[in-house]
Amino acid sequence: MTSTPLTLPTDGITARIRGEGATPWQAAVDHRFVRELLAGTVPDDALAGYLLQDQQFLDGFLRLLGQALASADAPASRLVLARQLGMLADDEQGYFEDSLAALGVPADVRRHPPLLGTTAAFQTLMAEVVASRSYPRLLVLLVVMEVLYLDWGSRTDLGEPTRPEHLGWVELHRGPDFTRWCQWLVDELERVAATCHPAERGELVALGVRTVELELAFFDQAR
Ligand SMILES: Cc1ncc(C[n+]2csc(CCO)c2C)c(N)n1
Repeated sequence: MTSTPLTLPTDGITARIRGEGATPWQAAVDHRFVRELLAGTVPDDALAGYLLQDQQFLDGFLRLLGQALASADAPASRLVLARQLGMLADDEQGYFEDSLAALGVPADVRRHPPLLGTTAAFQTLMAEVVASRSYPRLLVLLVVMEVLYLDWGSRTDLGEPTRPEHLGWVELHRGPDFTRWCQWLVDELERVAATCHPAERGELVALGVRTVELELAFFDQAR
């Protein structure tokens, strides 16, 4: 069920994070929210609530990507991160605006959504890692946040939704472009982590597992 469309070195740091975080990772990829989203049966209020939180998550995520761009150790890496920032500002933002309107979320709620506990916890974690300016730490968060989404988005055993609010969210998390981006993130993390001291690598793994646990809590918060 959690077979990933990516190539992961078996002894690498990504495999360690997925291994030590296997229980919450599997629970997230097989979450009721994911199953209902792919089957097209997720209730409108659950999807709307999730999207209102994710929009606030995404603002922190943008800062994370921006800091990764600033902290990257190579100009070629900065270009890849810059392209992904542009994609996020276009496709992702368009999906949110269209879907929240289609789900009937009033404009004032869209402008001033409630901030729930796990969303706030995610924002705190992302802000901490941004403040560290550590490229390996920034990459750990990005890898978990993106690859975990690629893993559920690539599931083909749960059906295919038809409503644009459902299908749009699935399509943002699968396919060749998103897979290439995730593979680049993994390769980049593996490259950078290989130069870290073993004790630092252990801290990176722990940070990754904490991020996986928050991803699961984020789905629990929605459904
Ligand atoms: C809680 C939460 N975790 C991860 C993602 C995944 N994600 C964040 S930004 C983005 C666009 C591509 O970079 C994707 C796929 C999410 N949306 N919400």
